[in-house]
Amino acid sequence: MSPPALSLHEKLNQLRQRFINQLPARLEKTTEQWQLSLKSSEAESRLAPDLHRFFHSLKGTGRSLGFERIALFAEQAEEALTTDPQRADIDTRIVNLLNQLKDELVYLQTHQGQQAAMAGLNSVEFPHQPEQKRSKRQRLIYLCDDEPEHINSLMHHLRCFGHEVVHFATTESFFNAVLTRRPDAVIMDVQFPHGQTAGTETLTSLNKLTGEQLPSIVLSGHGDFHSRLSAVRAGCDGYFTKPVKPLDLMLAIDELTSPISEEPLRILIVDDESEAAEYHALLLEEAGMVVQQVYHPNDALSALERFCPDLMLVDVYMPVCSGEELATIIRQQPEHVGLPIIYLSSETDSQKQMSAMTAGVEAFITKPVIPAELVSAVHLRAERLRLLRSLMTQDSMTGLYNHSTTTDLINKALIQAHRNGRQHAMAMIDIDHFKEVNDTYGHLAGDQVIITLARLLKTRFRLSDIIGRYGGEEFVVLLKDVSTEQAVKLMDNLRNDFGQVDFYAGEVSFRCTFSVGISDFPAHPSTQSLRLAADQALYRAKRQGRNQVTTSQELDHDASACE
Ligand SMILES: Nc1nc2c(ncn2[C@@H]2O[C@H](COP(=O)(O)OP(=O)(O)OP(=O)(O)O)[C@@H](O)[C@H]2O)c(=O)[nH]1
Repeated sequence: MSPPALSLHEKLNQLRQRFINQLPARLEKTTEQWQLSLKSSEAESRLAPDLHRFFHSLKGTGRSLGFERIALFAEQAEEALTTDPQRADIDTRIVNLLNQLKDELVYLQTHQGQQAAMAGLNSVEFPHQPEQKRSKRQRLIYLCDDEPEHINSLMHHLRCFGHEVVHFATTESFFNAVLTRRPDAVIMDVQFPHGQTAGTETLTSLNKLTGEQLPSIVLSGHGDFHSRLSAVRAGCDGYFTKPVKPLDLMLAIDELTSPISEEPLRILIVDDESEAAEYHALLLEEAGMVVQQVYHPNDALSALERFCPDLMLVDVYMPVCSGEELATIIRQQPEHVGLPIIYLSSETDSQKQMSAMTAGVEAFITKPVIPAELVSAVHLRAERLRLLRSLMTQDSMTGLYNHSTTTDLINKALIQAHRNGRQHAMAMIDIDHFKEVNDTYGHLAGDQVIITLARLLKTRFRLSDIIGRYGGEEFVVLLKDVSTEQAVKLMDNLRNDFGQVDFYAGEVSFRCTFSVGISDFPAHPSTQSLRLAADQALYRAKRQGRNQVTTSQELDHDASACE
C-alpha cells in the first residue's frame, strides 16, 4: 500500500528540517573560507563571490522558510561584505555573525526554538489548490429519460463521441448511482419519472443531499415558463425542447464538462539553492502546475529541450553564470524567444532589479515570495504563452494542430520512435463527396461536418496521439504504438460511428462518410514516406467506392503479387 500523500505543510516542514540539518556543515565550510581569507593579504579575497553568495541565498531561503533570525544574521553579513569590506572590524563582525548563526541553529534544535519557528511558517498564507483538472476526454454521463426512441438515439451519439453513458429508469437507481460514482453531467427529462417538474425536483433534492451542484441539462416536451423556471431554480445549466438535435446536445455537454486547459502548466525553476527551488516548486505544484528543478545553470538548456516549459523561474545570483547571463543565452535562441522568464531574488534594490531586467525578462519577484502572488504571476504569464502558442499551432475552426505543426510533431515523434524501436501507424482521413455536401446543404452545414469529425477524433484517440487537420476536409492521425491491424480496427469503428451521426441543414437531416488510408512505421521510416504511402492507400479507398479503410500493406501485397 502506498503511503498517504503529505499535505503542503508537512512537505514544507520536511524541507525546513533538511535546510536546518545541512546548515551546520555549510556554516563550517564558510567559517573555514573566512579564516583562509583572513590569512590572505588581498582585500578582494574577502569579497570572494562564493562567500557573498552564501550569505545572500541564506538570507533568501531562510526568510522563505520562516527562519527570520537566520535571514537577519545572513543579511547583516552580506551587507558588511558589500558596503564596507575595508573596515577595520570587518573580521570580528563576520566571525560574530557566523557564531550567532551557529547559536541560532542550536536554539532551533530545542523545543522552544522549534515552536517559535513553526509560528513563523504558520502565519504564511498559501494559495488554495484549484479544483482538480480532468485529464481524460471521456465523460461519464447519466441519462434520465423514459422515451425509448429518444434514449437510443442520444445514447448512440454520446457513445460515438467516446462518452460513457448510463441510463436510469427509476429515481432510486439514479440516486444510488450518483452517490457511489459522481457523473460529469446529467441529462434529465423534466418529467422524470412522473409529474410536470418531477425531474428538476429530483435534481434539487440530490444537490441538497450531496451539498454540491451536479452539472445538468434538462430536456422537455415543451418550453413552458413553469418548467423552465423549475430548471433555473434547480440550478440546471441548459434547457432543450424535444426533439433535441443530438449534435446540439453534444456541444452543450462539451461546454459543460470541458476543462479550461487540458494540460497543467509546466514551470522550470533554475536555482542553485536546492531548498529555495524546492520551496517554490511546492507552492506551484500545490496550485496544480508541473514543476522541474535545475540546480546548475549549465543544465538549463537541455532541460528546456526535454521539459518544454511554459515559463521559467530563474534565480539571479548563481555560480558559473548569473540569471541575467542565462536569460540572455536563452533569448539568443529563436525557439525560446517568447518563453516568459521571471527572476527570483532577495535583491530589494530597485536599481539593481531594473538592470537585471535588461535581458527581456517578464518580471522580478523578490524573495521571500508571497505564495499567492508567485502563483498568480506565474499563472498569468504562462497561460498567455499557451494562448499565443495555440494561435500559432492550431487550426482555428477545429482546434486541431494545423498542417505545419502536425508535420513538426510527427517528425519529432518518428525520431523518438527510431531511438526506442517503436511502432506507429499513420491514418489519412478524407470526407467523402464533400463538395456535394457543400453544394446540397450549404457551406455552414459542411463546416458542421468538419467540426464534428475533428471533435470525434479528439475524443476517440489518446492525448499522446497526434491529430491534425491537413487542410480542407483532410485529417491526419499518428497513432502511437499500434500495429496496422489495430489502426484498421480503430478507424473502422470510428468510420461506422461517424456514418450514423445525424447532421442538420435547417430541418433537413443528412449523414456523411469518410475514407481512410493507413501506412505504418518503421516500414515507411520518414514523415514524407509515411504520408505518401497513406495517401496512396487513401486514393485506393476512394477508387474502391469510398467509406472504407485501406492500408499501404494491401498495396504492397498487390504489387508483389503482380511481379
Ligand atoms: N464547408 C467547408 N468546405 C470546405 C472547407 N475546406 C475545403 N472545403 C471544400 O471541400 C471540397 C473538397 O472537394 P473535393 O476535393 O473535390 O473532394 P470530395 O467532393 O470530398 O470528393 P472525394 O474526396 O473524391 O470523395 C471542396 O468543395 C472545398 O471547397 C471548409 O473549411 N469548409
